[in-house]
Amino acid sequence: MTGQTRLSVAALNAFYGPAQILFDVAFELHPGEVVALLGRNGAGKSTTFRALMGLTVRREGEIRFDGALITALPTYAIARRGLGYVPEDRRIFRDLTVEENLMVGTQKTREGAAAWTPERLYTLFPNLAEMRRRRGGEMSGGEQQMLTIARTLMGNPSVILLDEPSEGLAPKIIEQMADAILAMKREGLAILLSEQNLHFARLISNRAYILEKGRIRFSGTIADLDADAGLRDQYLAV
Ligand SMILES: Nc1ncnc2c1ncn2[C@@H]1O[C@H](COP(=O)(O)OP(=O)(O)OP(=O)(O)O)[C@@H](O)[C@H]1O
Repeated sequence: MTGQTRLSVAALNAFYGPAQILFDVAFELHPGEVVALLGRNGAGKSTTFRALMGLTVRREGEIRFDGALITALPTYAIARRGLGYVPEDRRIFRDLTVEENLMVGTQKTREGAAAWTPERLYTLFPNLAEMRRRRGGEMSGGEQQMLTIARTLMGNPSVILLDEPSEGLAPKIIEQMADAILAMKREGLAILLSEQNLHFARLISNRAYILEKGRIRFSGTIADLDADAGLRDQYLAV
């Protein structure tokens, strides 16, 4: 465990082949904090997450997790240190039940991080409890999204990256998602989530960064953003 900063990123550049996608990206995430990474389609949010996890994209810069430099580590080693990642596409096992999907995510417990079991997760995601014997392929998109997050928690991360968790969800499921994220926060997890607009982020986030064309354009509180219509119009989807 840690000082005050769980994740700190400085001078992060990322490239697909010759194309540079991220330019000097910098941000911080503290224990028990929900931070939104906002930006329009194509701004570089998913690329930021992939760069943090060491996936697909070539990156340079400084990524520190609990103070240790992880920029050169392979993805599995980064995940094992407690950085959980939920990509945009829901990667559940369609032929396995909810409970079996959760068991697949099991990792050993980690000092200083919550140790999750299916039973504890069901208190966070009551709708999953009701369908624990249902196969993944027979769930709605929103339910699959919840299951993907729950399965990532089975790895006992201390930080979780959520790529557009509210995308395509019905309003009722969005509320459940917000409740689940707030419950994760109460457990002490630090959460970085990407979003295209403020509606969902506002429900749960302490702070936000805005990314545009691969650069951070704003850093501040949700209240700061609410007070600045010009900034929202310039950089966010309505
Ligand atoms: N595999 C790839 N190869 C080349 N360019 C890519 C690749 N993936 C993404 N890009 C480009 O990188 C830029 C950032 O994309 P990214 O997916 O990170 O944006 P985003 O903010 O997450 O938006 P979205 O909401 O669409 O996922 C875009 O210009 C995109 O076209």
